[in-house]
Amino acid sequence: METTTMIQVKELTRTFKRFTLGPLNLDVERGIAVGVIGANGSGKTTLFRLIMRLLKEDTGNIQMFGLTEENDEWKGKIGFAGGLLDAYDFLRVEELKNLISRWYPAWDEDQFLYFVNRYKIDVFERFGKCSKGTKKKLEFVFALSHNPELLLLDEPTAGVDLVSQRKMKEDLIRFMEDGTKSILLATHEVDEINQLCDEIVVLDRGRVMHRYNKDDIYDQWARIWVSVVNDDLIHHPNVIHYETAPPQIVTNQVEAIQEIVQKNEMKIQHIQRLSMEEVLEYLIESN
Ligand SMILES: Nc1ncnc2c1ncn2[C@@H]1O[C@H](COP(=O)(O)OP(=O)(O)OP(=O)(O)O)[C@@H](O)[C@H]1O
Repeated sequence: METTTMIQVKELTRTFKRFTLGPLNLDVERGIAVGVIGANGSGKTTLFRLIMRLLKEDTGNIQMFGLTEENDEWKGKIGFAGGLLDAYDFLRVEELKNLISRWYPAWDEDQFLYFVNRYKIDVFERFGKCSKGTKKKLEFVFALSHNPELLLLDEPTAGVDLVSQRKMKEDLIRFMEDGTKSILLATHEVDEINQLCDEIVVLDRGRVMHRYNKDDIYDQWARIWVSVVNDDLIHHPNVIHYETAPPQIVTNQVEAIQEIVQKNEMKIQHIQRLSMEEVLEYLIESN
């Protein structure tokens, strides 16, 4: 039977002179799209490079598709877009395609041609001469053109024009459609979280601080105006933020707050669900 865990990261650490990633644990299950968010420098790219074995960990381990460490079949099952092609600046896009397609037994030439047409990419241009956005689109196209089971995308739409961004999101939704594939996506884009991700992992200073199901965020995160903000609310673990004038709190667990309010014989004046943008700001800022 096919394994249900695509990526299993255990107690991973990697230290640079001025930054330590981990110890970090992270699972990505089959059929799930996981968004990784975090402030600049929180370790997203470092994590992706460790998963791709472009960097060596100091401690811990990473298991891909349930395979043993010696078995490198996982490489063919992953589509990676993370700024790796710059070493090939001297090649024309078509030459680069010829090279990359040889790495992947499941390369799909028709798919590639469909994508270069869809994203209006000139295959005779030298990779080094392509614009920043075109390079991003090309990495994305290469990643998708060999029928991967898992996409590892590091800010795939950064610098990409709006029309192409929309198309990339459509292509990713289509990629996830049959329920057997997964995505790990580092992003600063709220729309990508909203439209693509099932779960959100928040990185801060190299560690996973939170992991949320997106639907739980929609259900449970709210701003609540109350009759008074007392100590029970101020110190409550589910209160993320409070203000006293007018009295209001932001929570990640509406029911817990309703209980406290009832117990203290206070009143809820109004409840307003937060937008995903507000939630992500709180998640990144609160660390
Ligand atoms: N090869 C390296 N040598 C030394 N420090 C490094 C190296 N690679 C990354 N770092 C440091 O690791 C930290 C995390 O960087 P990383 O690029 O992983 O963050 P990020 O979350 O992807 O940031 P951004 O959102 O800006 O892309 C930074 O402080 C960076 O300077």
